[in-house]
Amino acid sequence: MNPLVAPESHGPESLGRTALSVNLNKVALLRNTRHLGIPSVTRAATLVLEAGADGITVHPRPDERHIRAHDVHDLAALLTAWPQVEYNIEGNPQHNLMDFVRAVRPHQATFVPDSVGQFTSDHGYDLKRDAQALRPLIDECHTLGVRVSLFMDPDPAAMALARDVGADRVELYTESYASAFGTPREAEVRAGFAAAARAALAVGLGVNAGHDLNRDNLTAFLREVPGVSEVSIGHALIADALELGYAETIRGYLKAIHAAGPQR
Ligand SMILES: CC(=O)[C@@H](O)[C@H](O)COP(=O)(O)O
Ligand SMILES: NCC(=O)COP(=O)(O)O
Repeated sequence: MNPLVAPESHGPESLGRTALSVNLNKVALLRNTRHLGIPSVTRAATLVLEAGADGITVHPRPDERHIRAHDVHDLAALLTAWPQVEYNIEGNPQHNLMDFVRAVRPHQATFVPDSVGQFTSDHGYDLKRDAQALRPLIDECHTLGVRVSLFMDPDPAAMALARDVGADRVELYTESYASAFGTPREAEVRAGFAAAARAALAVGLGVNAGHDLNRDNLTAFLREVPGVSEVSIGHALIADALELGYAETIRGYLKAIHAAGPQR
């Protein structure tokens, strides 16, 4: 029995704006450099949720360099007290992700084609190659009541393939936008993301986005890229929280989302 509530009850349809899911990997990374349990991942989750974040994301990598197996379970237990909050677990379903999905049944599983030991996520799926392997795993998630989002490069032509393999959403991999932000290439790169989002929406997929998004680049992205249901943000947000604290940081990111106006 899934202790977490049905995924249909989450999302921008009820919020009227893009949801902010906070990735807590980097809290765990700092914690893991001592055996003292600080900073606490569950305490961080509580503080960002009290400040208004809409979801929690973790990416338990096989080497447990940051999020460890017990964090995934501790957060699931914590979130039973936050029924309106979405729990999103990222990872490679051909490595360790499915064990977590089966045990915890998060609201959303984001499939990411990372290798074991990868420095950080740096590309989306090649569905011409990977669709056959992913299909039964996506079907299993659906049987468990878990929404599936596929980590994808912003290639409009690939969105129909994501729909055909059974995904519910795509997460657009935004590093190329973040690195172009503030350069002459910014507008062109962002327009490419808008085209990919339109293609996804046109075939009935939901659209998430993430990687290297931050308080500065977020508003312009959400103004131009249509229909973004959720952004998951970790590295920059936790870095901001080191300076500002969790509450002020979350307020800043929510302000950046609101400044983009309602999602359409
Ligand atoms: C899937 C994704 O976009 C990643 O951004 C990820 O969750 C970050 O992983 P690290 O925190 O290990 O760099
Ligand atoms: N899915 C992206 C994510 O969870 C966080 O990425 P980042 O903000 O740490 O780059």
